[in-house]
Amino acid sequence: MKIILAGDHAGYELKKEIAAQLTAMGHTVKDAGPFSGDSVDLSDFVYPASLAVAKHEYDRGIFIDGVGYGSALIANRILGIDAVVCQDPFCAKLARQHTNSNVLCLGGKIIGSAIAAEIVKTWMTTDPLTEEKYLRRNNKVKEISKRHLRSLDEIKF
Ligand SMILES: O=C(CO)[C@H](O)[C@H](O)COP(=O)(O)O
Repeated sequence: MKIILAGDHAGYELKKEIAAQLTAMGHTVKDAGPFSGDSVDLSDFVYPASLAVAKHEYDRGIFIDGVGYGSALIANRILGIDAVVCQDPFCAKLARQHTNSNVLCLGGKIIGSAIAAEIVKTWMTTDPLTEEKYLRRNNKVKEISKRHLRSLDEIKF
């Protein structure tokens, strides 16, 4: 898969580790920054990376900041992005099985390398369940997004 990574200074070290893990798993990885641990504004990196996923330039995104929530808040403002914050592999499994998320957000300040690696492995290798109830629920979320979020075609960049 083609994966885009982004985040801020607080996720910089963990992002490097995840890039190496994904490459070792055989994925094509684009690191959209930041490229140092200097203090930055998260949206400068996560917003363009989210757009790239929404435009299908990448299959999925993995965004790493201090706690993960900031990345998810930004990414979920864009139609076509379903971003989740995961702090353990069980959450990562359900975030794919039940929610079919296409963006994973992690917190470099709150999870260590080993747990992060397990989360990424689980999230990357788990497929959505096709049970009717999950499809129905996800379609309802899609309808809400369509009602409230603008399509990328309508936005002037
Ligand atoms: O976790 C975050 C967002 O979810 C950010 O990484 C965090 O807010 C950055 O804060 P600071 O500039 O104080 O390191």
